[in-house]
Amino acid sequence: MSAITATRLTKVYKYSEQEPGMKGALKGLVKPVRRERTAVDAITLTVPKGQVIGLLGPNGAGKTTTIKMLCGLLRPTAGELEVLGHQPHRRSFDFLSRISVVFGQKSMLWWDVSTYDSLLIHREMYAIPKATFDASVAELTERLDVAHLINIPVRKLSLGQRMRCELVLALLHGPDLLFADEPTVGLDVVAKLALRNFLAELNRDHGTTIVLTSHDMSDVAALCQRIALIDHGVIGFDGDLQQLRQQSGQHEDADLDQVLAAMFRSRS
Ligand SMILES: Nc1ncnc2c1ncn2[C@@H]1O[C@H](COP(=O)(O)OP(=O)(O)OP(=O)(O)O)[C@@H](O)[C@H]1O
Repeated sequence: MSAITATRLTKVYKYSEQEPGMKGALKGLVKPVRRERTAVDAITLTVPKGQVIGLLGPNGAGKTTTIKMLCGLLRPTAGELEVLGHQPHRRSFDFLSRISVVFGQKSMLWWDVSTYDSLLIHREMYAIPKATFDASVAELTERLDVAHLINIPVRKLSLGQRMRCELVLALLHGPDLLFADEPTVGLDVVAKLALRNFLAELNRDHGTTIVLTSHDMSDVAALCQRIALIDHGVIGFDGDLQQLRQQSGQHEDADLDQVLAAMFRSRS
């Protein structure tokens, strides 16, 4: 059974370009120069339930745009998309209650209140019964070792502490599918390992499907059963780590960053 089926999925951004300075700003208001950019160009991808797939690519490749379409934040310009049996952009309650997203570069927690207060808001939004809520908070805070942090205002937490609290929030409603967009960015090695182990356990114990983007190849090697390489909005490789090594043409003991860089170079 597939968690995600995308066929010729495409996103074209329309935007206005502006010349520099005040004159350019005024000109842009009166006579905007319209541009289009194809960020995702007819990608076809099927992800079975329970898989951890790494979506990798250089900066600007189209990873975040793809994730935003898969989770319903952006409407595709063209193509077919089904995620857990739903069209994501419709954002039905059933769909939203079965997925979750965690962004390493963006907080989903309310900044000025405690994590617990954000969890209470989340509980209302997802209509989680009190007993289920209490049990989930207890389990997640223990597994992520944040029980002592959830009553502190979020702005006072370190990045590593906040990311673990972000995961408690993201997983509170027990999603079947988690999108993790660079979840370990900026974390020290200890925090990175803890988060990585947690995601591996989540997949193993709950069968949660995970779509991961990361520039950190050690995250990908530790977690992903499958890797899809995206560049200029197109999937140029889809396979496992061993196949990636083979295709890169790199020496057997080349490190993973070298392998990935060779793949990117061969496609640019
Ligand atoms: N709102 C937007 N309007 C116009 N162009 C956009 C918009 N958002 C992204 N883009 C462009 O679409 C392309 C893909 O961007 P995207 O953020 O999906 O890349 P990415 O692979 O996630 O990059 P990174 O690894 O740097 O985060 C880039 O060329 C980017 O400049």
